[in-house]
Amino acid sequence: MHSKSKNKQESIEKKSDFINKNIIRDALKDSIKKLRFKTQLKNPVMFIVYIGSIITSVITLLSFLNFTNDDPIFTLMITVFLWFTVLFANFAEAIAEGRGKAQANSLRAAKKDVMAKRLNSPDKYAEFEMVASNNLKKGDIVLVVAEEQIPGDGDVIDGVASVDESAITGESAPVIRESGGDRCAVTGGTTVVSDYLIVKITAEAGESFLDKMIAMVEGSQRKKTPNEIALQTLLIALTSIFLVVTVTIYPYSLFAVNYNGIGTIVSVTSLIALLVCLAPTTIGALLSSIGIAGMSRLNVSNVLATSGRAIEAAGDVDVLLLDKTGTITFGNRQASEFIPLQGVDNEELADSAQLSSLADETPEGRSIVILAKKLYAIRGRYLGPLEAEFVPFSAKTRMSGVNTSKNEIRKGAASAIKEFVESKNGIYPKECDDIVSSISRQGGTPLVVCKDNRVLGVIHLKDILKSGVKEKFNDLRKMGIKTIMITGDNPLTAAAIAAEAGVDDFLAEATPEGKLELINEYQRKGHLVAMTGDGSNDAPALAQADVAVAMNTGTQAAKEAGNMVDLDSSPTKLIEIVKIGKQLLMTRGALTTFSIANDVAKYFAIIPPLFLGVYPQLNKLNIMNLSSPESAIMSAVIYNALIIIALIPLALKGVKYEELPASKLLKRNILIYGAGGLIAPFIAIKVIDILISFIM
Ligand SMILES: Nc1ncnc2c1ncn2[C@@H]1O[C@H](COP(=O)(O)OP(=O)(O)OP(=O)(O)O)[C@@H](O)[C@H]1O
Ligand SMILES: [K+]
Ligand SMILES: [Mg+2]
Repeated sequence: MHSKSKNKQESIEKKSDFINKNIIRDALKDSIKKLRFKTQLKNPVMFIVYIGSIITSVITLLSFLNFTNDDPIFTLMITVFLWFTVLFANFAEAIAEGRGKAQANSLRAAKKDVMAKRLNSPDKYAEFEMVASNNLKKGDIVLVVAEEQIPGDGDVIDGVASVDESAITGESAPVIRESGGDRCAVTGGTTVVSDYLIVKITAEAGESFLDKMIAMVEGSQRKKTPNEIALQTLLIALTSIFLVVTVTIYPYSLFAVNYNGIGTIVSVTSLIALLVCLAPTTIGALLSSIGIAGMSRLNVSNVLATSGRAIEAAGDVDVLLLDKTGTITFGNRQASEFIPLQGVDNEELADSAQLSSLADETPEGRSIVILAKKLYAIRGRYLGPLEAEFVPFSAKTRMSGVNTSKNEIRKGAASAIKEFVESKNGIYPKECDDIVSSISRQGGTPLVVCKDNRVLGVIHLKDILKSGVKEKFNDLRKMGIKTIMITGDNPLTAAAIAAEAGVDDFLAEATPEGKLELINEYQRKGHLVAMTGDGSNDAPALAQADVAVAMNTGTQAAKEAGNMVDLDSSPTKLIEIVKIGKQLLMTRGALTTFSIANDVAKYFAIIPPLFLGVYPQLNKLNIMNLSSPESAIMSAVIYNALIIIALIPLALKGVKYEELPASKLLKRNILIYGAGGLIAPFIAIKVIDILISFIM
């Protein structure tokens, strides 16, 4: 236990130690690569700066060759800092991506090609051929024995084994993988530690979970979220207004100078400088890195998100639906006891329970076969297809069983068996209800067994709650999030587990459709709903939830339906996800406020020197009293570039998060970053101006 938690700690430390020399070096290289026209076009605000830099570069060249009247040194300085502005924005994005790339590299190391044992027929384990893992096709069946790496993603169709998934989860304690239930999914790149597994491959090479993980952490599949697009549209609108304003200044100053017969025409370089300073370049430069960094922080918490939109939605979630079995509990419900009704022989119950479970491939079913064997030495028999017809378990019928030539045997949820018995004119005894209630009140799952229309008794299935959930659900409550447990189990069991786990509410006897309907209902009432689940019966609900966290221990169906996978399979991981979501939204808001508030100072710094040549009386506005018009414009441009670099750490780490109501947080952030955005540039531009006049 001790070494396990230590190991985990180490892996987290390794992951969060993200800004190392290599990442910075790669980011510097990438900043140059990102100068490509096509890349720049993706960020319209920065694209304006890019075009401006190209124009002033040409003017600089012409001024040095004496083709224009521009001051070559001034033009050169502006040009250099405009290019720095573009490069700094590139760097911000590159360094945010760098963390993901580093994580992706360590994942790639886990993705070795191995030789797989492909079976010719699913039940002849001795006959196989060796095939390279990247030549495996969907539907291939492979045998994986102890100490071998699982060659691809798949579902276990036979066997039980412990699997080391540390390559993916960073968690060194092995997990159980077995056929049938909600824990049948295995991931390529993980290693079987003991026993063997027969795995049916479900993903072709190149489309595996590990491949998807790599693509995700690398950010190569990152799409802009609707929120980002909305903000970017606003930034483009602002930039367009400033563009129109600056463009009209030129003919205006031309006219004024001609009319008055004195003064100097505003230079194109100065106008470009003005435009760049007024455009929201700070947030424009940092917008994508804020999003990428949010995604990375999520990865550090061992959560993989397929959608940036889901992370943002997490910031506003107010209802969390949790599946019980496999999410709040560990989900390996094991038969612990057979309780016969009065007048029923112990062995008859155990025998029927076992018969009904022979073909039941769920962990519950297998545990029943084993318990019967253990208690009464009833050997598992082989029933051929002619003698018996198996009725597999489904979450909808809540029953499973077998029809033999003599009897119809069923086991399942009490309500389902009651219906079954009564449909055959049998009587469902009160005594059975009492046993069912007593098991349920202990948080166990009762399975009632019947032979035709006669109830024989009850099987007690036991499950264990994951540790530490109660305190964590308390934290969720403090964050204003309502927790609701949903389960296919009966109301009494549900109530017992709900009380033990400390959720706010629960829904019992939920079918897959029932889970989906509950989410729909909350969404219709205007709530933003998160769902955490692991089973195939959770998939429809996961597909509908705004934030859908699938347990890594869960089925392929659940993982595909969700928009996040929690590698730690923790029911309370949503706490961290919500924090990261809120922080992402706050950081974006704070930096937008800061960026726009900055304009006031830049206005005072640039407008007076710009028009001094035309209207000397404008000098009254020169409250900053900068040393010369050129120095004023230069200082503003330099500040505008440097502020991007200065804010990169904030964009990556996110603004400080505290558990305050959203409106309070918003107010506080607007105050801090709005006021900061007003004052900071006045001071910084003045200091830069003093330095420039000192040097020149
Ligand atoms: N193998 C089985 N054979 C017969 N009945 C079963 C079997 N497994 C479960 N049941 C019954 O069916 C009910 C519904 O099962 P289902 O898997 O849909 O939900 P669950 O696992 O109990 O809860 P959750 O939705 O929280 O995972 C169970 O509560 C149990 O009564
Ligand atoms: K700007
Ligand atoms: Mg479940």
